[in-house]
Amino acid sequence: MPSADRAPNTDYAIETRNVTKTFKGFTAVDDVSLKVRHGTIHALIGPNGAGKSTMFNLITKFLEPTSGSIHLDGRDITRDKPAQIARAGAVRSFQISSVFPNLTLLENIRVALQRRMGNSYHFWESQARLDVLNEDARRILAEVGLDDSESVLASELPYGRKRLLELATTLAMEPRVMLLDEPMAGMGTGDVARVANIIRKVSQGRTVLMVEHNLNVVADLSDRITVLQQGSVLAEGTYEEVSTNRQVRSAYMGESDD
Ligand SMILES: Nc1ncnc2c1ncn2[C@@H]1O[C@H](COP(=O)(O)OP(=O)(O)OP(=O)(O)O)[C@@H](O)[C@H]1O
Repeated sequence: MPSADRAPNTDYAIETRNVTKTFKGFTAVDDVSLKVRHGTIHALIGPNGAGKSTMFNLITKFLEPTSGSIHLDGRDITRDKPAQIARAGAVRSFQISSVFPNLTLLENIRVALQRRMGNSYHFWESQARLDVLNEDARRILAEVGLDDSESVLASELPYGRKRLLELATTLAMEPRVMLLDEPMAGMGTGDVARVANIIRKVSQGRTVLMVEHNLNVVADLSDRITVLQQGSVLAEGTYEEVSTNRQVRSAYMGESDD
């Protein structure tokens, strides 16, 4: 029997309990207990080297913790593989590109939809079945505002729209939990605003955990923010709370206590 404090806690879509990750004796993540509530947008921020990427890779199962445990909807996923948590509804997007440059946008989404169904492409699929995919694919392209370009090759998209296509392939997996790795990396101001609006829209009814350097985006989108510093949690709260926290200001924003 699990003890009461180890019992599944289904208030949280994602929960890490005392997670530590060391690399050859160097502690990149140190005893982090992170709780991401269902239906919220939660951001992980912190200065360079704070352990954000390591934490994100632990949660998305690209790394295994040295100690501690990781839970998805209260279920222990510490030893799961990335594909297992994706099937359980937690899908990672961005930075690891899931876009095929030589396919059209519609074809890219169709591939993602077939992946969700556990199929690879079969040329003998009935036309009716593929038409169903087209309908779903068009709906998903419309969600991210790419429905005007369904016949365009992915390689021909400008950068910001390519990121939207990545988001669309993630949506095709019908995620309950979206794990976004620096969604605004490398984007100009116009694209940032557009992608932020779309993330807000598609987050409805879902949980989002994102690592993001752009603090305006973090302020704009996040319900809750965890600030990491040197592998540990320095502060947690709303943007208002963490941005006025003296320790955060001195550690993260490079300001003195004065
Ligand atoms: N595979 C690894 N082997 C050794 N050290 C690592 C490894 N991965 C990360 N680290 C170290 O762990 C620390 C945390 O790195 P991490 O990339 O998680 O930080 P971060 O907050 O994402 O930083 P940034 O904002 O610069 O991306 C750093 O000091 C980094 O050098």
